[in-house]
Amino acid sequence: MKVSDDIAFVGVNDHRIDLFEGQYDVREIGMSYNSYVILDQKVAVMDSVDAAFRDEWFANLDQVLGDSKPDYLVVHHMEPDHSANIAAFMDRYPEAQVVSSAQSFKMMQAYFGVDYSDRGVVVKQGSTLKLGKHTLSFVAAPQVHWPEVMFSYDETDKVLFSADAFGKFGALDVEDDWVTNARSYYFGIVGKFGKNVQMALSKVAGCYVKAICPLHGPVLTGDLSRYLRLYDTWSSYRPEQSGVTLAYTSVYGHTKEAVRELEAKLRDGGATVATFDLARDDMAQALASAFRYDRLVLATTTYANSYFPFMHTFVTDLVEHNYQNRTVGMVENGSWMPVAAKQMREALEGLPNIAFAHNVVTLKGALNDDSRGQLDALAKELLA
Ligand SMILES: Cc1cc2nc3c(=O)[nH]c(=O)nc-3n(C[C@H](O)[C@H](O)[C@H](O)COP(=O)(O)O)c2cc1C
Repeated sequence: MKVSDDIAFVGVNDHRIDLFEGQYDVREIGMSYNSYVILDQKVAVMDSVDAAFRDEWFANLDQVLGDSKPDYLVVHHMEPDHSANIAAFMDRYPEAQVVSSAQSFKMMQAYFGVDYSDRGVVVKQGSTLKLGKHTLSFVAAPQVHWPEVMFSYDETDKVLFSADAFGKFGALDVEDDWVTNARSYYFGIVGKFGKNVQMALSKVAGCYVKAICPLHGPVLTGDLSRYLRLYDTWSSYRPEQSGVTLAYTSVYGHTKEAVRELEAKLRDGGATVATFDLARDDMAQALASAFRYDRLVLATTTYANSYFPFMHTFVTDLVEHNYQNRTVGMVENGSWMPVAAKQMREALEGLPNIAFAHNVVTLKGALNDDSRGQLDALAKELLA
């Protein structure tokens, strides 16, 4: 696949993977590990791929390189799903140099036992690399999402190589809607570092970009404003749209019944509602939904004087990802001493600009008139 006359895609699709980064379930949709070649007087290969795909990547390279030999391997990001074949590449092309940030070379030493100091070109914010017709300008993007990350911008073809930014879950041969898997990818993997994403975006704001080449997911072309606007919204922790995420756990169905009734009230009131059973649904999609909408309801059972484990995981994810600028409602259940709402609120209290709904719903086992009245009050408050 060509990105431009001189830039070709040489990446691979992975349909063997079950959990990306050890936790994100991609069994249905797989992943892509992207790599690109810039063919110019000097040939630059942009990143390698996951260890399992060395031979396929080399075959793709051979197809594009023909008789030419690469002069550079540009490494934007050292995470093993991209860096695992650096050593194999450097063995295969003994004339090639590796171009990356100083911190990357330290990581190469840690991963491969070699720091390529004799074959390395260290780049930092503002460095350039002339290839002939093409000149790459390097942009430091620390913590997007590792400390060593660089973007690079090809001024000739107006292409931004954006490391993991603008990436998504899902192999390239899977039909899916970009934003759903890009949103859960962003909030799962990059979401904690919104400030760093904002800084990196500001550094490239002045560049005229015709294509974004991320390390996962499709090359983005055409009207890029939608993608840039989403990244600006996501990385500034603003809600993307009006709506309510209902995230719940329920062992015997009573809390679930309350959630269903609340869901119906909210929908009848005209709200967009997304509901997740945290024990069975994709936690990454639930987290992404919590960031997508401006309101969130946490509904769970008290459990051994604390609250249900899957909700603990979800609340921890919210805290870890700097959840903020939202309204949070709570529904708790406890057959003898409900404490879930109190403890969830304590866990979220320190987050910036979280408005807790006044109306907390407390069930003591099954729904009754009293708790139904509380549900009504919470629904009205969230719809106001
Ligand atoms: C393993 C287990 C531990 C529980 N621990 C508590 C508890 O410590 N305090 C309490 O008031 N209720 C406790 N409960 C009751 C639940 O909070 C809840 O009332 C009950 O599971 C009904 O809600 P559900 O149908 O949505 O699961 C526990 C329930 C289970 C299954």
